[in-house]
Amino acid sequence: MDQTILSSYAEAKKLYAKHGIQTDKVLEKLSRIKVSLHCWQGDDVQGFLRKDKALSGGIAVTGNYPGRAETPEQLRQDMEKALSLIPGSHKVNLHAIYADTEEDVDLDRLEPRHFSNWVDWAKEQGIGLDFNPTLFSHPKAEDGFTLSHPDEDIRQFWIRHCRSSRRIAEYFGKELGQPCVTNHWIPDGYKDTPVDRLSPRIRLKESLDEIFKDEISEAYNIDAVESKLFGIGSESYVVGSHEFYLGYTVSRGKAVCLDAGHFHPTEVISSKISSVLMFTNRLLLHVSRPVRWDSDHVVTMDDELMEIARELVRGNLLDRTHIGLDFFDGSINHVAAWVIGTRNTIKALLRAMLEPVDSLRKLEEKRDFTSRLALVEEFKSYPFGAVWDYYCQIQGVPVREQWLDEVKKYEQDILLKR
Ligand SMILES: C[C@H](O)[C@H](O)[C@@H](O)C(=O)CO
Ligand SMILES: [Mn+2]
Repeated sequence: MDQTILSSYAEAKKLYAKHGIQTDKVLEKLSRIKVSLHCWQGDDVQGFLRKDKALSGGIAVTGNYPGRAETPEQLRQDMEKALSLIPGSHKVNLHAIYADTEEDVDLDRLEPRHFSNWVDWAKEQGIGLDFNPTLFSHPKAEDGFTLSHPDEDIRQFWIRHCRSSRRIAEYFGKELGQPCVTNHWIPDGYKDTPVDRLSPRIRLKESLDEIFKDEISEAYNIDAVESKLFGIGSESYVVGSHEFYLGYTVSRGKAVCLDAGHFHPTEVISSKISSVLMFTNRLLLHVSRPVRWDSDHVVTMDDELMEIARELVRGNLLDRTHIGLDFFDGSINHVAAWVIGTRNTIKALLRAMLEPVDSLRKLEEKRDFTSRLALVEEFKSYPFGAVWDYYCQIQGVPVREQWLDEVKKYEQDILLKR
């Protein structure tokens, strides 16, 4: 144990204790929070099935940083490296195109066995898996429509794919002893103003109802659906809008997925969390960072990340919220991107837990807005960094920027040799 870290922690502990915040208990609680690391940051959303197909669906990765994973083994190796630099025990989020198989299998024929290597690995790592059907980068998604397509054959293809995805998720849940969250993101939308907004939505609702008709226990699989305002090439209309999915999830008992980049530029998901969770049991977050648009930048310690964390902590909503990450930056080291985004997400939760929520709530109820503002602002410079360093130390991961040396070494030894 580093003595400087210990003594800084001891000082910080005293300061927080004056406000009734017990740092040891906070760290114990923090260690139980799982963040789901998205595999697609590791290879710029290429996947291993249909490597010939360019990324589609209105999302884009920019950058050509060397060393991205090309095989399932490499991707697992990179994720292991990232996980070894992040405190706590987390989950890995797979897309269907990351099937680990030599077979030439199309998406609608995927089965649990195509993911058995992932499950074996997850068992070795002691982590859970989440899942996503992939409704893009495929010839049957070429005109930008899938589950809401007017062509019945295309629609049925995607329905079969989503049904098989839920079976794969059930298998993950059973094998790993914790539920797999299956997120359905459907890119369907029009570049230009549609004549008929309603019909695709009716078809999407019918497709989803057909997909969810298979009963799967929530002990193994939890379904979520992700809304979006616009994408590249679907600027004027997206079938699965926020209103569409809010209505769908409330009426069907599913979870909404709120992606931080999927709303108007000044609209923030932090302000939606408390409303959504009043009418749904569970929530999935895609913690991301839009820069002017849904650009999927690596998550930084910005105001919105802090507000998301505060909402979850202050509302006691962590038990009902699944925290997933969703960014893909091809311009920096792929492993570092995971480490930066995940450490920031966990650190933001820690900062939120180190705020005097009860006192602040009382001040608000008493209408003492002056003290509320004063205390909130003063707490911004409380020594949360000393608590974070101590947490990293007791969790056995590098303290502060020491993790970067490990990533640089990994880059020299492994990534640049690919
Ligand atoms: C690859 C993911 O499924 C995708 O990022 C989706 O979650 C999304 O946010 C699309 O904009
Ligand atoms: Mn997303």
